[in-house]
Amino acid sequence: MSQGKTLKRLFFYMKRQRLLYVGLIITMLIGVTLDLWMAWFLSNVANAASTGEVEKWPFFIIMGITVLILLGLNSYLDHYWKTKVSVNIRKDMRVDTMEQLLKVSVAYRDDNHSGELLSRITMDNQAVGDGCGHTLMSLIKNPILIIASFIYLMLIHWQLALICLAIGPMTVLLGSVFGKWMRNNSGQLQETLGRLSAFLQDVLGGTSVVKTFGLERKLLNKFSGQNSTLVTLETSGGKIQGAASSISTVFGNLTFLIAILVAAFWVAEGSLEIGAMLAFIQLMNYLVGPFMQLPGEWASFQKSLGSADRIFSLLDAPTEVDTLPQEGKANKAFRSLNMSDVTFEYSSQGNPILNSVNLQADAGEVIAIVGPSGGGKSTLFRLLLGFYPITLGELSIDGRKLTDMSLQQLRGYFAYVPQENHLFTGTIRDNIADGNVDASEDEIIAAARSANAYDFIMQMEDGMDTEIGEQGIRLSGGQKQRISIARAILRDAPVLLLDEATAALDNESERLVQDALSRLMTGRTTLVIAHRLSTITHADRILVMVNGSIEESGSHAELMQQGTKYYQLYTTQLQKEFI
Ligand SMILES: Nc1ncnc2c1ncn2[C@@H]1O[C@H](COP(=O)(O)OP(=O)(O)OP(=O)(O)O)[C@@H](O)[C@H]1O
Repeated sequence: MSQGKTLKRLFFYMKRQRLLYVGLIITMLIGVTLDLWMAWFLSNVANAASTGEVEKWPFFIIMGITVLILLGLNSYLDHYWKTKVSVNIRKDMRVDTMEQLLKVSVAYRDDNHSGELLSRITMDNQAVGDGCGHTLMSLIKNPILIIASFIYLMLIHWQLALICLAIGPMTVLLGSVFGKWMRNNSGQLQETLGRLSAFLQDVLGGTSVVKTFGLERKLLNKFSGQNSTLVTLETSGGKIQGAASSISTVFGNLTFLIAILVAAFWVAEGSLEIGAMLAFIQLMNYLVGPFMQLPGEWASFQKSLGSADRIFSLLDAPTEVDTLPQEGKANKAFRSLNMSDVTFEYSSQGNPILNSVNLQADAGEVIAIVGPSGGGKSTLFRLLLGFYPITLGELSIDGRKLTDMSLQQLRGYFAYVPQENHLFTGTIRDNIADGNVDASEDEIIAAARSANAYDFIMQMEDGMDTEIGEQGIRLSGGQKQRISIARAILRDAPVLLLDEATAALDNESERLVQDALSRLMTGRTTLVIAHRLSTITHADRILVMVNGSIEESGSHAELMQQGTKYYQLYTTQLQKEFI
């Protein structure tokens, strides 16, 4: 994104803080005036001292105290408001970024690591806030202080003033060259930080695998590699900032020394008052100092623009909805679901994953989908849930085409129990209540009972208020599944999508989960992906899915009699279970 565009979009956030910015402009102007007053004060006190005008001292003292109080108050407000501007802009941007993260399509999430996206809402957000507060105000204040000091200097001694101004062109040059380098460097730096945070998230999320497979050293080496890249970039950033600051310091001080030597010469000659020279020295600080700071501040502002770019590119990502849906309420009625000639391919794959799939599910039916791994069973569920747009063909529910309803309406038909039960950090109650935000305590308890979860919940010290840890880490696999089922029961949607995952459980746990699932399926239309074929022999219909096509369809008895694909799958599995 061009710098102008980035600034324009940033301005949208800054506009909301206009009152604070007006306050900051006032504190800035008061600050500049007080700085100039200091030079005037120095000059007058020095002249009064050299001419022995002692009677002026009470006036100087009262004036000095008044200005000090004003200075203190002004500096407090200035600092507080700058921080408030940064905090408010960060807050607004964080909300927008979070909203966008909730709106982006599943396909976008497939292509972007969550750790990397996370870094935009944390590190980039921080950098943008800093840029719009302290850095931006310094970038506005310093040129004003430079101009004001220069005018004052001209009034005192115009030849000296012109000597001081020699630093100007050099600063502008430094700012443009180093600013560009800094922006590039900071863009690369933030990207590397994003990758690092993605890597860390992977490692922390897979602690047990890391430890079991002894991956610690390998991961540390990998981390060290990425860390070195980060160090190289940070060091280059330091070099750029250091070079900008050193060149401007040398030139600034050179200008300062020349001007002082010339001024002192004129004082010695008698053509300049000592008071004027003191005022001059003070003013030069205000002129040369800001000139020296400008390149560094410009570079730091460029860094914030780099971060803003990364945030805006996320805000521009394709979304699946324009506005966030209301809390997911389930639909009550359902008659039938129809998929006709549905073909689908993931954008990252060149070939179709589903080929002309036809599926009809009527109210109350239990349909099992079986087949070899990678055949497209889960993909079929993802399409039903509207996670990806169908490439070819049509999906309709109760006679309404998918294209004629919102994603919220579509998803309102389903309760989904995925293979990996995702639970949120929080209490058991909160997690079950995610199924229906309006559920009463009695309804939550009834759902927990129905899911065979109530007894184990009550055995825990804090019962429903038990904190389950990150992704339910403090629960067993079977317990997590039953909480997940309780959540689905509470949702009370007419169609159940079940990605069966009981294989990993022991017999007792599996019995409890199967029992809970049977209750959940009662009175609902169920599509179940079955990995253990013995669990779905009673299904109304079994579909055998191979390489994205439904190759067989019928009841268990029919398919066994047919003696082809399903028969082979079933008998092979049975033999394995026996062995
Ligand atoms: N997000 C994705 N992006 C690209 N390709 C994907 C994605 N998800 C799955 N695939 C590919 O689609 C194919 C079907 O995957 P899918 O998960 O639907 O299979 P499945 O039948 O459910 O397998 P399993 O029984 O092992 O769970 C696989 O080849 C997989 O590599």
